[in-house]
Amino acid sequence: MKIIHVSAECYPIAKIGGLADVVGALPKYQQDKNTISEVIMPLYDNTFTNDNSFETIFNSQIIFGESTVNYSIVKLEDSTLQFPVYCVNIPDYLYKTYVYSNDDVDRFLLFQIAALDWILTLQQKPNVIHCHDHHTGLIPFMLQECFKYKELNTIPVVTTIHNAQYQGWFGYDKLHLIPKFNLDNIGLLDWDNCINPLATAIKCAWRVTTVSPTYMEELKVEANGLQHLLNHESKKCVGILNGIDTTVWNPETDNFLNYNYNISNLEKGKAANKEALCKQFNLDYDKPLFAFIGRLVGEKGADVLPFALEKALENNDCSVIVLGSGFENIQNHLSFLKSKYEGRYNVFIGYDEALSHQIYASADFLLMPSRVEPCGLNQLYALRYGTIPIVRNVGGLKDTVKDISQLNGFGICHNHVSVDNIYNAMLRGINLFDKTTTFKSIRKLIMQKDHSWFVSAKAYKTLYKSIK
Ligand SMILES: Nc1ncnc2c1ncn2[C@@H]1O[C@H](COP(=O)(O)OP(=O)(O)O[C@H]2O[C@H](CO)[C@@H](O)[C@H](O)[C@H]2O)[C@@H](O)[C@H]1O
Repeated sequence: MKIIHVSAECYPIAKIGGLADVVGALPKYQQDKNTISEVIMPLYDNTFTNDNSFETIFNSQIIFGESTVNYSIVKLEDSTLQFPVYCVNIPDYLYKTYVYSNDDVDRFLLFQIAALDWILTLQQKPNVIHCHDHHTGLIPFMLQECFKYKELNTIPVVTTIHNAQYQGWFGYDKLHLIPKFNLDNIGLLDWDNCINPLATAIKCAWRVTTVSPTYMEELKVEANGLQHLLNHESKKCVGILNGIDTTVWNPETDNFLNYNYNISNLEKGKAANKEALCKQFNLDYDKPLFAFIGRLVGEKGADVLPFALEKALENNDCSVIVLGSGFENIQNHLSFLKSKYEGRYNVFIGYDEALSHQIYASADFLLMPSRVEPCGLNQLYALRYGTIPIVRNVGGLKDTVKDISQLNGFGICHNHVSVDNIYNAMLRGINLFDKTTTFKSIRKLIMQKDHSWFVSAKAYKTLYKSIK
């Protein structure tokens, strides 16, 4: 079986968030003697691209409205990723900005057309095309409806929704950019009087998946306007929980860490990492260390976070470290707290892969007060690094974290994204930190949780086979 994943991000080539982690890992775990799993993604101008070699394997052009756009398909020469990666190089569109920008409609339309034009020329066609998020949402439609892809319309196409908040909406003024199709079927593109790539994918994909079972159920109630559509298409929808790449995320071998550790020297390892991080960020090592890593947006509860942190720092002995970027007002609020709680609080505004690993290894607790969380990978990385997750009961967080009040519980769960709820959850954390024996035994327990990709990769394979 040959699978081609089509995605805007793939770790380590280009990563903005969790989408990259998934597309950078799932194909690796899908490979076996009967399966080849590949990725096609855009080529962006970034450090990875500049530091690596790519072989040009295909050149062509796309008639795009009034313009003719040249592009090439290049193949990553380095094989350490353990799966083939092809990139669409469109210098004037995709390459010029790193991942997302304000002309994404044109950029990702061209990406999708180029990917399909190239697939059309392949001798060994894929048995499944697996699309990720709205940037690739028109592929299921184009395969089914566009005249030039008729030869591909028997290839099953799966769409995975990593985040239904973003749908890629655009107006009918760009309709002419989509390759020719029977206009009687224009309704497949439409949702609420505009072209909605995510809605189109839900209508046209052979199967639709989300990244956790609970998120799939939540989407049927609230999906930023697509809930009725998801209910209507529910027979082809399924939630498959994400895994994590346990070779990249392994405290025993992680090159980003100051001190590598495993279950047998967990306390020593966490202490050494915490000490180094606290020194670097001027934090009190002796206090329980709470961390937040992620996009500073409402979806992640980041608007409420500074207020809850302030309450916790004001009333309790604790240390806090935040890593993220997003809305300016949230960034400013988080930065403002620095001078107020110097020596116990710090924030790094920006994106830093190495620092994220160091924080997972150093923190005692990881905060995820998300309003929406399709799966969430941070809590899974936290578990693997012996850091206790404090999460809101939502989406994939609900599927992966069990509260300490329950039998074999190992995390702290709260129900609302409110200052008091987050604050109370942090108090429970401080209380747990003081019960040293229980705290240590939970750390040991969580490090042994298996969230590797094996189970989920198998679930995707079963899904592909069911639609062949
Ligand atoms: N400032 C920063 N510096 C360094 N690293 C940072 C960072 N901000 C975030 N990260 C990293 O980005 C990733 C975030 O992954 P998540 O899955 O938690 O969220 P995201 O919303 O991006 O993904 C969406 O897709 C994924 C994948 O399906 C779903 O799990 C999730 O629920 C959904 O919202 C993690 O690897 C995290 O460490």
